Amino acid sequence: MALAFTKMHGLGNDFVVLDATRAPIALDEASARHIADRRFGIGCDQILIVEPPRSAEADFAYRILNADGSESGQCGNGARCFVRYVREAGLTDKRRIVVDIRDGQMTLEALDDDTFAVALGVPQFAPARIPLLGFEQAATYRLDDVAGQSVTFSAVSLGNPHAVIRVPDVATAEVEGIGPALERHPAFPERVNVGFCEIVARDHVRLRVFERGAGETLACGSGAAAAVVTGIAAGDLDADVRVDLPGGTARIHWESADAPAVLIGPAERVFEGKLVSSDQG
Ligand SMILES: N[C@@H](CCC[C@H](N)C(=O)O)C(=O)O
Repeated sequence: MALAFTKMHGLGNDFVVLDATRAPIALDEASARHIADRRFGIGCDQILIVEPPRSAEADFAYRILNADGSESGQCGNGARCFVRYVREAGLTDKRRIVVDIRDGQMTLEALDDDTFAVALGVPQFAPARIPLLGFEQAATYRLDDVAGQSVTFSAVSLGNPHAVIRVPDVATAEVEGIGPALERHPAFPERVNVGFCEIVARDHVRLRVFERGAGETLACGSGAAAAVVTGIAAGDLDADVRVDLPGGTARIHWESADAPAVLIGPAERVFEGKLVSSDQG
């Protein structure tokens, strides 16, 4: 049977959005990989599934599958696309919506200037939410066997796990070498998203992210929040920060340790279609 979809992106982090509000959509890992395949399928970094709410307080449930078919608990750029999608598909006219995510709830908002705000949740520093084997909670961690070198990083969960490495220049960061090696390092039993962050000023960073299950993407919203909250926690950044990613600019606001990190940025609908092929490539 043909599968109707909408293609969207947030700063070039691209998504196939599926509407499962009327009938459930069951995707196994192989089907998800087929949809995400840029040659044999539609092509995307993540698949976003819009589902009916699981709790009384929520408007919808939001599920995220990476291009490799694995499930994640968070996707910030996807959450902005989620708001645009449900409003433009006529599923709600609310500007502020609450969504059930895998491990909790999140509030999303359509702003007046056609951007979207996502309250990603209160950052949980490792190892509170990220199993980081062999370490106590600390500001930074060091592993000596990542692609043949020592790597120092901060770690935080925004509903999904992130390691953030400070670099002097994102343009020359070893994203393709260190990214996959740290993503799959045995210290991270659930794997990890790896950010490479250059601090430009107290209110401005540059960032590249090697995403768990997707590789380097043009932008990662939860990764932007991870880079900023670890920078604020280290005393190097202010509460409002501009984050320049390869696909464009997002903003992160984080006021205090018990407040959610808020991501603000655009979301675009690109095209709609029907996937007719069940060929798994
Ligand atoms: N692109 C995302 C994050 C998507 C999930 C991530 N790869 C993971 O496995 O946790 C974002 O914008 O936050």
